Amino acid sequence: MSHGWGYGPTNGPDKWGDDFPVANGPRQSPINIVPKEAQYDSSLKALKLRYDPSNAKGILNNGHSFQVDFDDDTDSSTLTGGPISGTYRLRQFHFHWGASDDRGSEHTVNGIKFPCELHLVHWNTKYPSFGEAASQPDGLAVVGVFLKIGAANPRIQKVLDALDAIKTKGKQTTFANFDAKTLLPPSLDYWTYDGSLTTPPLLESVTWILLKEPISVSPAQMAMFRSLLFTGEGEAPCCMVDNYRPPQPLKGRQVRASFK
Ligand SMILES: NS(=O)(=O)c1ccc(C(=O)N2CCc3cc(O)c(O)cc3[C@@H]2c2ccccc2)cc1
Ligand SMILES: [Zn+2]
Repeated sequence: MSHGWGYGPTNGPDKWGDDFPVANGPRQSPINIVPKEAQYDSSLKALKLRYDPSNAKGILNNGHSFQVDFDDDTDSSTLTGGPISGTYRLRQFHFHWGASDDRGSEHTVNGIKFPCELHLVHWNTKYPSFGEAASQPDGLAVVGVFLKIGAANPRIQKVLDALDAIKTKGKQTTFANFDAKTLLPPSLDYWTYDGSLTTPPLLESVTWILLKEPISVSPAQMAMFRSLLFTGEGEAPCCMVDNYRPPQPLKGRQVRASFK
C-alpha cells in the first residue's frame, strides 16, 4: 500500500482526505482527551493483557514509523476485558514522536502533547484475519501509552538498540523474545472511545484504549527515535520525526473512563 502519503507539507495529514475521504468521517482519530468531560463507566472491565514474549518476530522500518511484529497465528498474545468483548490478538506495536520534546503524541490530554505515543495494535478474532478485521467497526483495539520526559526507560532500550539495523525505509531485522507487557505502566486505568486508524487508510475500526499513566523516556532515548529515516537507502535522507496526526473533531462521541 504505497499511496505516497506521509507527514510532509505536500503529503501530510491535511492532504490525506484527497485519497482517503474517510479522513473527514464521524469517528476519526486521534482526539484531545478532556478528563473532566470523560464519563466514569463502572461497567468497564479491567484490561487483561496476556503477551507471550516468544511471539515477537521482527522489527521493521515501514517508512512511516517502525513496528515490532508478533506471530498472531494463535491466541497466545491477547487483549481481553476492558471495553471490548471477545478476544483480540496482538499484531504489532509502533510509536509516533516529534522533532522535539514539546510534541509527538497523537492523542493529547487537555491539549497537552507528549513527546511520544506507543500503540499496541490488536485485532478481533471473530474475524479470519487482521486485514478483514481492519475493515470492521469492532475489528481493532489499540492500547495507547503516553511517554513523558524523565529517567531513561530500560524497558524500551532493547527496542531502541535495534534501530541502528533498520535506519532506512523497508529495512527489517529479527526481534525475538520481547515481552511487550514490560512497556506498560503500573496502572492500567484507561480512557476509551470509538475511533479509527490514525494513518491512511484511516479505517473507522478501532476501539481506542488510552492508559492514563504515562511511562518515562529520557531525552537521549528520544534522540534515538529521531535517528531513523522516512527515506530508503540511497534516497536523499529525511529524518523520521513528527510522524503524528493531530487531534480530530470529536463529532459527538463519548469518551469513557475506567476510573473515577
Ligand atoms: N496508528 S494506529 O492507528 O495505531 C495504526 C494501526 C495499524 C496500522 C496498520 O497496520 N496499517 C495502516 C498503514 C499501513 C501501511 C502500509 O504500508 C502497510 O503495508 C500496511 C498498513 C496497515 C494497514 C493497511 C491496510 C489496512 C489495514 C491496515 C497503522 C496505524
Ligand atoms: Zn499508531
